[in-house]
Amino acid sequence: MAGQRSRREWGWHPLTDEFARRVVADARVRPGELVLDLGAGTGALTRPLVDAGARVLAVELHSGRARRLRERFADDDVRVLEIDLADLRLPRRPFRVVASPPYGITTALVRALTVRGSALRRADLVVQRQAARRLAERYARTPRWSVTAWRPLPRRAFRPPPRVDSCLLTVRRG
Ligand SMILES: C[S@@+](CC[C@H](N)C(=O)[O-])C[C@H]1O[C@@H](n2cnc3c(N)ncnc32)[C@H](O)[C@@H]1O
Repeated sequence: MAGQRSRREWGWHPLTDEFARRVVADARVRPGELVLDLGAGTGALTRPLVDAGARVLAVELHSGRARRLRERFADDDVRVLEIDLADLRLPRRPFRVVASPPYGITTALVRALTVRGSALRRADLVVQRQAARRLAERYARTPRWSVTAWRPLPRRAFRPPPRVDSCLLTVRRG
């Protein structure tokens, strides 16, 4: 049951505000863009996305974090969905993703975002560096998408610091 999952299973390594701002700046979000924050936690990335003028769809399964998101962004253009990412129906209109999702679902998430017919314009994901390299190699053979593992993120970008190395993975249309 979701409520009985351990801290490790919940993948709770929030970004610090400083690094969350850097990730959003690197993503070059424009005002009015629809941006999905997948595994939004308590809003480390949501905050700078709102500040950049994005319309945000924040998805978070943990009920306490989802409640905190609703309270924190009650006056902003933020819709909070308290659901499992596995059950998310992607928007039909063009959308972007800027997210630090649970590392365990990175591959499935990228696959879901890049299915044929997806309206994804660009995804900027904080992921484990090894997974990023694997995905970049795999997608090198797919002309429809360009997948780049780039900016490394130090472990101090997260609180608590994870045991693995992380980087930004950017998915764009090829
Ligand atoms: C690595 S944390 C990142 C939190 C936030 N984005 C940040 O950067 O501080 C991942 C988040 O995903 C949430 N999460 C884990 N599994 C999920 C799932 N299956 N569906 C939706 N959210 C999930 C966790 O509760 C956690 O808040």
